Amino acid sequence: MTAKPPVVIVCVGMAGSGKTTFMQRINSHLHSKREPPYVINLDPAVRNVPFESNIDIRDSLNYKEVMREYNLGPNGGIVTSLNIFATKIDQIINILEKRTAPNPETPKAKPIKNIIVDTPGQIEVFMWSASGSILLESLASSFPTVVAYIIDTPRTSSTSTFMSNMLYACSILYKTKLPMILVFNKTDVKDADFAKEWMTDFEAFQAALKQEEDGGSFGGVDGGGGFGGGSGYMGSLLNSMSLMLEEFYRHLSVVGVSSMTGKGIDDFFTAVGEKADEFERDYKPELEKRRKERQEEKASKREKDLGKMMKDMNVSESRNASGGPNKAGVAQRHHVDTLSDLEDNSNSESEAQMVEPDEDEVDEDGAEDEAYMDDGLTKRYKQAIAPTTQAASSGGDSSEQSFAKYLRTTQVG
Ligand SMILES: Nc1nc2c(ncn2[C@@H]2O[C@H](COP(=O)(O)OP(=O)(O)OP(=O)(O)O)[C@@H](O)[C@H]2O)c(=O)[nH]1
Ligand SMILES: [Mg+2]
Repeated sequence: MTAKPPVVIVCVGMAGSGKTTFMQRINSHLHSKREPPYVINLDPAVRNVPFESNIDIRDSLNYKEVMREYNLGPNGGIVTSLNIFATKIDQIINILEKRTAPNPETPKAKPIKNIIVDTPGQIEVFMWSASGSILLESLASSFPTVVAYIIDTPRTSSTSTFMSNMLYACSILYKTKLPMILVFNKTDVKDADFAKEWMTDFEAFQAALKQEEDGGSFGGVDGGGGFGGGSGYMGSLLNSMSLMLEEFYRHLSVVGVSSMTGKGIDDFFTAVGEKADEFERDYKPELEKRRKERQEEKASKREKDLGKMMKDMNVSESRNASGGPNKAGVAQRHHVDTLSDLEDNSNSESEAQMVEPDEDEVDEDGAEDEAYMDDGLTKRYKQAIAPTTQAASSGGDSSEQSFAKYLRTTQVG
């Protein structure tokens, strides 16, 4: 039976919600079960991480140098570091596939079951940047991928900050289209039962809302920056949002954990197992379909570009192999200046077909017949403009270190 691919767990959440501490907790939990995960740190700005990373963006990019080099602020530095890092996503996926594939030399060795990923505190920088999407989509196209949305429970206990957090999580679910687990963290400080109740029982949410309004604490005393004074308008807005989110809640798993004490971590991994199955069942077919559509789109665009290029290159008829008019009675004429460089290094005798057009070859009405190509030329054009399927690997078995060195040398001077 082939080993199941490792599940990627991407930890996202507002600044200070406890992503890194949670990573440390799940890392030590998996080590204690003798199933060490593969660890990736994508936060270039973190000073030190309390776990050993297999791939750490800071090994390849010096965030402060990137800021200086491109004259950026802190967030700009993070986005640019992620963008540079994302340009090598092929190598990263290669390394992950190599490292997590079962090793035939050591059949007894337990295959890696989880890849855990820490992300920058500025969640919008990761979630809404091109590089964040590239990294997530590439991971999801190679492995079952689950988003762990970490919530600072003590700071989410007012109805308005709870609602802001839920709306943000909803937007991430919509954006990533990946299975999501809401991780109410820091339950050693504040239990998460209130949140689960608000998500499953609309009346309970309404009662909390009313209580806050009556108590004049509407908008949250937890410093969550609520909506200001109790107002009927805001109350009804929160009500309708809560109703609207009911459908969204149904797609989520919700766990309460303490990254400090380790309470709730088993529930988290149970949820990861459920979401990984859901990924294979519901998300993967959808991903494949979207990828196929994108490839078809790209292929048809390439065809169009090909046709346009031919026209732009003023392709004219060329002699067909026998020198006379081809079967369709139309002499084919392919003379394209810029193909010469392609021709220089190709030694096929079909080059002979690309010759200067003779006068008499122009068909009767002298009109430039619709240029079409023998398949030799078509193939060569296709090669010329086809995307490289694989970014140049950094040579040989690029381990994490040589990958980091390679990235350093090829990116920021
Ligand atoms: N009591 C308690 N504190 C926690 C818990 N998890 C994290 N913290 C504290 O919350 C603060 C932020 O934790 P981090 O893990 O750095 O949070 P983060 O989301 O990685 O922060 P950024 O990367 O800066 O966004 C730290 O002081 C942690 O000690 C928890 O489960 N319980
Ligand atoms: Mg962190």
